[in-house]
Amino acid sequence: MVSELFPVTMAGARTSRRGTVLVGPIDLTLEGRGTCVVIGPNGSGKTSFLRLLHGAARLTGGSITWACPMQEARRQQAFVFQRPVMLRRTVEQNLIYPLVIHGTSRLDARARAREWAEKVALDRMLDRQASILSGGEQQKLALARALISDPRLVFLDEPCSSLDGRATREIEDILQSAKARGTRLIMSTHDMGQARRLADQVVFLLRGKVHDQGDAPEFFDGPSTSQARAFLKGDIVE
Ligand SMILES: Nc1ncnc2c1ncn2[C@@H]1O[C@H](COP(=O)(O)OP(=O)(O)OP(=O)(O)O)[C@@H](O)[C@H]1O
Repeated sequence: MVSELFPVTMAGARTSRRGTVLVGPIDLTLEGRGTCVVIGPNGSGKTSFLRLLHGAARLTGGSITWACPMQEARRQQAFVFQRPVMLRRTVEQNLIYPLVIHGTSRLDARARAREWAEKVALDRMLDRQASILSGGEQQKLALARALISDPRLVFLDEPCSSLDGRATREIEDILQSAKARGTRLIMSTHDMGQARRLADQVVFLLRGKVHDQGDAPEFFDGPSTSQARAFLKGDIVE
């Protein structure tokens, strides 16, 4: 039986490095449904926010409280980086790896790898070295590798930042299917078109703090702060 992760509450949460606060203090509660898109100017703290919530950046103040114990919460999460990190192995071995280390038999893992390769249209590349895939194919593989263990929550840090329109659409389709299956997604993007297409909730960061937030339709129709309005218009916000 899998424990419920959400809601998660950040209370005065922050992460610092050598005395400089990278993000925080943050007070925010996130419920367990849909896609939460984190936006904000360069350097506003989007990556640090995702890493802090995931537990990859050290909590140096405040608290982050999941509905279940922290260790259990971590087990139900995956993180997809801006630039996919591939094992120096084949596509199939990259997919099998997360399953086998969590105790799935090799036979079952191979069957699931085939199933997921098909879902992300990499089924004809199972024997290829992951390192020679194109950027879009690598990102699809990274997504499949994150989703194959059926995590309750996936963090994505600018997953389409270096991809063209077609690859971006393929990634977005995979994300929409994951959401439809009940996976909670928390992702950063600098692409406001993508934010509008995918977001159910929006968190707008400015100088390491949550400056504005809300449900996507209301946020995009009329954000409550002048900086968020300016940012959505494409003005320079610092
Ligand atoms: N390891 C680090 N050491 C010191 N400072 C860091 C470190 N990582 C991030 N920072 C600083 O923390 C701030 C937030 O960075 P972060 O990468 O989280 O922002 P971002 O919104 O994701 O930026 P971008 O849109 O440019 O990717 C920036 O000022 C950055 O220079």
